[in-house]
Amino acid sequence: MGEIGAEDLVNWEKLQSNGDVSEEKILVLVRLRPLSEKEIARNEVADWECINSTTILYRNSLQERSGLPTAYSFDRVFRGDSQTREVYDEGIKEIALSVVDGVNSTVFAYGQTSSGKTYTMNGITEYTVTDIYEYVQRHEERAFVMKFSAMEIYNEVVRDLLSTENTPLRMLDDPERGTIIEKLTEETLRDWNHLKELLSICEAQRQVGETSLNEASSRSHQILRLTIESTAREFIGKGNSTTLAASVNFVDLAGSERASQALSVGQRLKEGCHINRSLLTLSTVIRKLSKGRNGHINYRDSKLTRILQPALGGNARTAIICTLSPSRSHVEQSRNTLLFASCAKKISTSAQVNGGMSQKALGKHLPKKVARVENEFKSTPGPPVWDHGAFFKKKDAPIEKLEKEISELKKQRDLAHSRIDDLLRAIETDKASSQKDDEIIHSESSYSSDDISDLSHKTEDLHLGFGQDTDEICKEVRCVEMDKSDGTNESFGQSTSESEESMPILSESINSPVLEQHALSDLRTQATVNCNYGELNQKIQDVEKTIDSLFKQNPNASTSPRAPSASTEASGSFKLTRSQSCGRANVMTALSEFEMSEQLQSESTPPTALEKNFARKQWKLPPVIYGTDIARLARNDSRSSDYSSFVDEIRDQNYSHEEEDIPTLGSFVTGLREMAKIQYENRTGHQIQEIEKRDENIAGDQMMNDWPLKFEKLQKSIIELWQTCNISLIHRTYFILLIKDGVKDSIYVEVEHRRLSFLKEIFSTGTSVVQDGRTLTLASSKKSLRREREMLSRLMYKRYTEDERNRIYKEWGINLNSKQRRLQLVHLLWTDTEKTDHITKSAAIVAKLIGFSHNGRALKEMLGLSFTPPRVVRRSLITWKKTA
Ligand SMILES: Nc1ncnc2c1ncn2[C@@H]1O[C@H](COP(=O)(O)OP(=O)(O)OP(=O)(O)O)[C@@H](O)[C@H]1O
Repeated sequence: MGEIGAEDLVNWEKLQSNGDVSEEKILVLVRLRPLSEKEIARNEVADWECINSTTILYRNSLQERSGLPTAYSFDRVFRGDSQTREVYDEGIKEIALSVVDGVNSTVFAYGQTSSGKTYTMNGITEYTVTDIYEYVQRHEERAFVMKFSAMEIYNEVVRDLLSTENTPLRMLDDPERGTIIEKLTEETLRDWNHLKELLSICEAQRQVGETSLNEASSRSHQILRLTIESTAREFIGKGNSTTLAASVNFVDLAGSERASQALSVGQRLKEGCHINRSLLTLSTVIRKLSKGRNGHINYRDSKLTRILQPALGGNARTAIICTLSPSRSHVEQSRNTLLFASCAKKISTSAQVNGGMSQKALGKHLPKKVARVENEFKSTPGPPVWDHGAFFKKKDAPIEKLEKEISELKKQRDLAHSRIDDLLRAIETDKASSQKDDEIIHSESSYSSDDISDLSHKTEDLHLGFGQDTDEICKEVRCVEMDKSDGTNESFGQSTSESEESMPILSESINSPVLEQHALSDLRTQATVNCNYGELNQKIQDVEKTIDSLFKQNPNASTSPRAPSASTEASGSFKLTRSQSCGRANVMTALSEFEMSEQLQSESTPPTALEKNFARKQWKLPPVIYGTDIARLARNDSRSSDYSSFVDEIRDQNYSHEEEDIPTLGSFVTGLREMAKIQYENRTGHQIQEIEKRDENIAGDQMMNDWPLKFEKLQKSIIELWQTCNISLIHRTYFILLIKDGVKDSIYVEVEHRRLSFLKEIFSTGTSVVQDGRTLTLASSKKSLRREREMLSRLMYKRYTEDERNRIYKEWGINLNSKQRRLQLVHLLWTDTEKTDHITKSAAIVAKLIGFSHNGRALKEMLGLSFTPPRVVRRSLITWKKTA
């Protein structure tokens, strides 16, 4: 037992040379064990060799051809014949004994089963405790209290190793102390012998199983914790005493080998899965931390990492001893251990003194701190008078920012929840209706094959997202493999581009101030890519914790939730960015927000706060009509051969759409379906119920009675809005000719109505809206419509004979001798929104001009214009009714 000099102990001042916290890398040691008797008996060969104090080499000649590295370097490597004392003295001691100076420390042993973890940790624990006792004896000027606790994580259940009760312990989050184990026994130590007694209790209690590799294999993760508090005796009872308090953890991990290699069956295999869950998470955490502390670290994914969070990149000094078997037969596991060690080597922790300071340290530290504060005051411009308002405003800023983050994250979580509900409900409805379909002669097929596959993809994504966890926990813990399985517990949103697309971006974010946009956009991206409930909740909790700590720093700050600041309300132009995957969800969510009233009589609803804000914001709309040509549609849409041939048919018609720049039917259909789909996807559970209720009613008399009136009202309104918003005549024509069946197409009718109401509002406030990359204003929409009319007028010669033209001119009251008769005609089309006859004739002329000949329902079905979930419907006779 060596004498401890002051120089041996880690002095906290050394850690604090640059302030209150010191960053240092995790200490990583590798220890080879000698070949065991059994291995020797099996004529196993030792392939690993420590060629110096820091490098270990793989000596197998076959290896040279494999291309894998043969040499690995660490802080220190120990040969098979080295003693545990050496391992302790040459690295571990300094870290472990930091605890007496109020600095947390943790020592891990990591390695495959039978590599020597327990053998090493037993020795390390004993040497540390002995040294601590010696230190205590030699420092009578301080009063020490030592407490000991011990726990085991077995099959992801935490057990108290000092208690004979086998009840699982709960883990709680304490804002000050982090994760704590509820009801964990903490014994105050009387002396060294008392500790020895407790250690032997732990050893007896620890789950020990038998695998083919190690007859006394530790099947659990064991954490022994020694907490030391010390106070200078001269200050005790004088009110100005400072107490140092810190813990040292000795962590003996379960074997990191794959369950199959240990020939585990039954209970052992189950253990393997759970052991690997903790180890897998530990590996993921280590790997992520090794790349820097950016982004989310999934500490909460396992009990082990949750408990050891401070030791992994937090407030602790940490050492990891990686133990290796030298045997050739274990080379794969040994390599994995070394890869884990390599990752760990890159991690830094930020240790700091807990509780108080030693007198010596206090003497050094105070003048520095005073000087720093003085400098801060000197460098702060402004009046010498203390500005409380400014001070608290400055203090409040980060709190407000974090609160916004919380609210943003909560919304994302709720939205994700609602989306899952929506999808599941849609699938249920789909299933139920499919069963009924066979019995109903004229029932309508509702989902296009596209929609069904879309939904089932999403369902798979969901299952993948949530089921992944179960699969992942059984994977072998391998640092290298982590790169592939990085998606552990990641959201279904990440699984496919499909689901990325479907992840709605929060429209609420439009209320956020411009200054917050960068942060919010990061959050938004994170949420889209990484979002799952666990992570969102974790993030929320993390941010809440940070707020708590900020409040602690600033006790005067109000703890009540803050109302949005005036600046938030008055935020200037907010441009929703449109990524390839999220753009339309972005827009449609905004539309959903706009339609605060689900009822169709939205025009009579008082404007919402959001609506009132239109004037200050710039909006985007999805590509409703423009931009997609038939060829592109055919390329992108693999729905059915019927559909493709139909597209070809349209394309092959005599009329050249490209030539006249006519928005194609394909683009119309795509836009409409896209909007309807998003609209449906964005409905909340309540809204779905409404639809379902309505769907049920469709089959009954009530619906037959109610819907025509509603439909008529909507129809009238849409026609007026088309005119008000200068909507393309071609769009109006396609819509009115295709969307005839009011019941079946209700969603399209509703979507169109809302879109137009939205546009009207936008235009009336002089605001612009971005649609398909183009900025739309009232003026630009007028201009587009004028151009379209000119284009249509040119087509009059092509589509009609002279006789036909003259007949039309007469019918529309145009003097046959007047100039620009064609232009006169097209300027009359679709203008009288009150007269159905006018509308019908206008649609007929435009259809002829653009070469659109339709055959009603068959055409719609070919186009897949059936969006709403399968329903039992009677064939409806409702069509666009006369409004005059
Ligand atoms: N450095 C060493 N020198 C001599 N013997 C060793 C050494 N390391 C381990 N051993 C022996 O190897 C055997 C396995 O060691 P140990 O139980 O510590 O492995 P382990 O890694 O803790 O295994 P498990 O994960 O299964 O608990 C024990 O009999 C132990 O005495």
